[in-house]
Amino acid sequence: MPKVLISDKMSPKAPEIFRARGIEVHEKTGLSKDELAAIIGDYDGLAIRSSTKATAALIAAAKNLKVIGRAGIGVDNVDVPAASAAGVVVMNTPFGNSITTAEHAIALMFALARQLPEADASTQAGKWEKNRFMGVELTAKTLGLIGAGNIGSIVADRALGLKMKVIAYDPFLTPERAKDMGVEKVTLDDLLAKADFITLHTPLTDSTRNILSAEALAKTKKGVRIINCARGGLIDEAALKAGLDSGHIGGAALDVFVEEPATASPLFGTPGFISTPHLGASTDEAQVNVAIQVAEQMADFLLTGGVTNALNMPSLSAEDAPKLRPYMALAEKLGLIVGQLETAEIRGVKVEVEGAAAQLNIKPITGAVLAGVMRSFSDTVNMVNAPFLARERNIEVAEVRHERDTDYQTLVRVTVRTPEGERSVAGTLLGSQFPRLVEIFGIKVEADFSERMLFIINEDKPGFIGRLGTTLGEAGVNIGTFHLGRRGAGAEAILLLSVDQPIPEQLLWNVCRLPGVKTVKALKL
Ligand SMILES: NC(=O)c1ccc[n+]([C@@H]2O[C@H](COP(=O)([O-])OP(=O)(O)OC[C@H]3O[C@@H](n4cnc5c(N)ncnc54)[C@H](O)[C@@H]3O)[C@@H](O)[C@H]2O)c1
Ligand SMILES: O=C(O)CC[C@@H](O)C(=O)O
Repeated sequence: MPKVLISDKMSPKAPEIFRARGIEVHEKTGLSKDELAAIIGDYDGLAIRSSTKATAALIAAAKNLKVIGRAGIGVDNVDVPAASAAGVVVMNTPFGNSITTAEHAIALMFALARQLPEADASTQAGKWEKNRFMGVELTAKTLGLIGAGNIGSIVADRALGLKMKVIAYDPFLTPERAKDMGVEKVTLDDLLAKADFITLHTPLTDSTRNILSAEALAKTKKGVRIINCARGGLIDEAALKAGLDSGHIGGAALDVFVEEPATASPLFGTPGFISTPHLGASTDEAQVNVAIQVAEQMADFLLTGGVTNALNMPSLSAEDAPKLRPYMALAEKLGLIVGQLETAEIRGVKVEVEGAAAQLNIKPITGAVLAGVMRSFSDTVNMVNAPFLARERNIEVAEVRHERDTDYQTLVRVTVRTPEGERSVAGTLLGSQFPRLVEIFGIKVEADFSERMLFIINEDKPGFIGRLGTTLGEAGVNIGTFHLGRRGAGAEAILLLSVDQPIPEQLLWNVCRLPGVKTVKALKL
């Protein structure tokens, strides 16, 4: 039974779902990084929000971990490259808290426009300062969106309902999408010059870090009000403080900070400054949504292999996963065979599918091939980290889907390219389930796969099979199945044997010395 650890506060829906699906779940929140590292090795899944930091060190300690599920959008608290390298799938829930976060941005915009927190504090202090708090209307004001994805587009929709004019800076926003959203696509400089309110909705990346730098803030309209419900680090906090102090910036509301938890900040106490403690996603509705989604996604992955919303693996629905499983098993075996037989440096791997396999999602098939190919140089390779390992080793990967008639109900062909040339193996599924090898290095065979196999290339000469049988028999190795293929009578022949016992090194030498033998290799599948 897989085991999942929930290490951040999450709706009770998440543990309920894990238990209902037969997964053992433990909720342990507020652990120090050492406490977490000490227990993480017991778990197959880790479900988190934003407090847990899934660092490279934690991932290295997580020997059984298969999946990290982020109940939320941003995965900046997860070292995704380290997870990928370790073969751990990282999933998020990209839509569950978008409305809630957009509403928080709108709430902060209203709070800034009418100085609600200061007015509330003053009134509750018994001051009744009616003349101190003069606000501004939102109607007809220009809202500048930086980032017009899920959350930005919901903010735009709500702002248009408030009769604001919405302009957006997002290099990935197409003119058609901008038109559909009812917003004007502008450059960043345009936005800075025109917006009365600016709201940020981008991830924190190299291109967005300090997007509101001192220089950018200096280009804003006097009195601009700024809202950040996306990520700390998008605004230069010192420059923001200076802008508020000088009166150039009319107000700023931050839900997110460079350092979190933000228990001290030079911004605290600055007139016109409002803050919330990363509450963007904190509504009952959003937390139930993300908890349900993360638990369902992680359970699907751990129980069926289905992949949804993964950042480091192609999607695979829970319905498609069982259909693809026999193809992936075949693909991995073909990869294992070429990976073990190829001694030269692999520069490229081509995966071709035809027949029934061509109707399926090819990505998981390719992932399985790569995992098989690279198993010969990494024990920890799996479908998640195989594409990353391939990239690291400059192995070019190609996928080809053939829509042609085939002699087989389905065919998967794997070709590896080395400085010495190309070699390929191909396989099919018998009865849509049982993998069979049908071609190896251009020679037709008809072989099933087994855990231990002996591969031999020899000259097709009379008497060889008898001598081989005797050699194996003398070493106490029993032959399970025996498959033969050859280029032609008397030409190069291939033998694939499944054997019941491990093949000792000495036996390989003895076979190698038999007359006519060109290559001998023990294969582990
Ligand atoms: N405060 C919270 O609690 C909270 C809750 C949910 C999400 N978030 C954060 O909100 C942010 C936005 O989430 P989303 O779901 O809308 O993401 P999204 O991926 O749907 O949208 C992000 C948008 O930013 C745009 N973008 C990327 N680089 C840009 C750049 N250099 N300049 C301008 N635009 C750029 C993208 O094209 C995309 O349209 C994320 O950082 C997420 O982590 C915060
Ligand atoms: O979990 C939270 O409270 C914050 C979530 C938010 O930052 C996100 O990126 O989804």
